Amino acid sequence: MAIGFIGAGRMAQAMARGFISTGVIKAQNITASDPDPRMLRFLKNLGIATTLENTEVVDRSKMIVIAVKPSIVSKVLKEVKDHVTMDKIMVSIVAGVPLSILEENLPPDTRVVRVMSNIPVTVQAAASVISMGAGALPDDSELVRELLQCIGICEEGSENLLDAVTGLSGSGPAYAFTAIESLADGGVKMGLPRDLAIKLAAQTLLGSAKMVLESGKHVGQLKDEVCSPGGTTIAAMHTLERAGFRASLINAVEIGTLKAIELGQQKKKEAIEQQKLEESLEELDLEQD
Ligand SMILES: NC(=O)C1=CN([C@@H]2O[C@H](COP(=O)(O)OP(=O)(O)OC[C@H]3O[C@@H](n4cnc5c(N)ncnc54)[C@H](O)[C@@H]3O)[C@@H](O)[C@H]2O)C=CC1
Ligand SMILES: O=C(O)[C@@H]1CCC=N1
Repeated sequence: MAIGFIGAGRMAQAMARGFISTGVIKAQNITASDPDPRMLRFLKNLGIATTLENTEVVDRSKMIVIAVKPSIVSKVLKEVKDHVTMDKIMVSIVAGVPLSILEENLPPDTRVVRVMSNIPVTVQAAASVISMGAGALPDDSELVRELLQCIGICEEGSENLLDAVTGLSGSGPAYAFTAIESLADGGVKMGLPRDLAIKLAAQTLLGSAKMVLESGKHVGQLKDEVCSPGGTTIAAMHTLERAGFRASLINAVEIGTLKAIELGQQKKKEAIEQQKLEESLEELDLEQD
């Protein structure tokens, strides 16, 4: 299947590389566009067709991934709208931008899928959740899920979950990287060489995450099994609890979610203002006629 990326930044590069390295899509079946030729260079080196024209991506692809920043998504969709036909699936990975806004900027009944994924697509370990637009066909859900499952896990859910997904797993890698860096800092403070400390911290998060996903045990039980009575871990856990470790993470997910909601509301406000502007221009035209 021919896939296209509009916007060739970090997420598009990571997804394209994931599709190619898992063999699910061949490089010659991928096209990517970006106004910045430097962003296209990486994809070109993978054997992907690149262009400065977003419309060319739509023309050449059956599934088009919109991978631009939220601020320009409406402008980009308007630009390609006339090239979007019923045989194409438009997949947005843009944070915060609701299906309603994506659909308003595309022809009626366009097959639209909204996705929230995360940067571990780079290593085929993404956490993605998809939500189907009104015009999407039942097979589209299966197709997009199958594709995303090649580069990590993928669940389907209703759209009202996606902002919380953004606050948790979309932004979550940044929290995890900071946790790894901080654990390593602790190791360095206590005398470990930096490279060993980073390796141990990263492997500790990886191994713990694997146990949560594979053991079937409750996370609280897994934590309890590390805490020996009167031991080192429970002493360290007490310090974390006193410092508000859990509350900090809960707050981070809450704030990330609220920011995604704010982005969506901003987009809806902009769409209403744009519609009002177009209506007043039409009235003005009629008066002049
Ligand atoms: N970075 C992340 O961890 C995640 C990002 N996302 C979402 O993915 C989307 C892309 O994010 P990143 O890849 O991080 O951003 P990025 O800034 O790395 O990539 C965006 C690309 O769009 C290009 N661009 C700008 N104007 C354009 C236009 N008119 N037409 C086509 N391309 C244009 C830019 O040159 C840039 O290469 C965003 O909407 C973000 O919310 C979602 C989940 C995780
Ligand atoms: O920070 C952001 O807005 C994007 C969405 C999720 C991760 N990065």
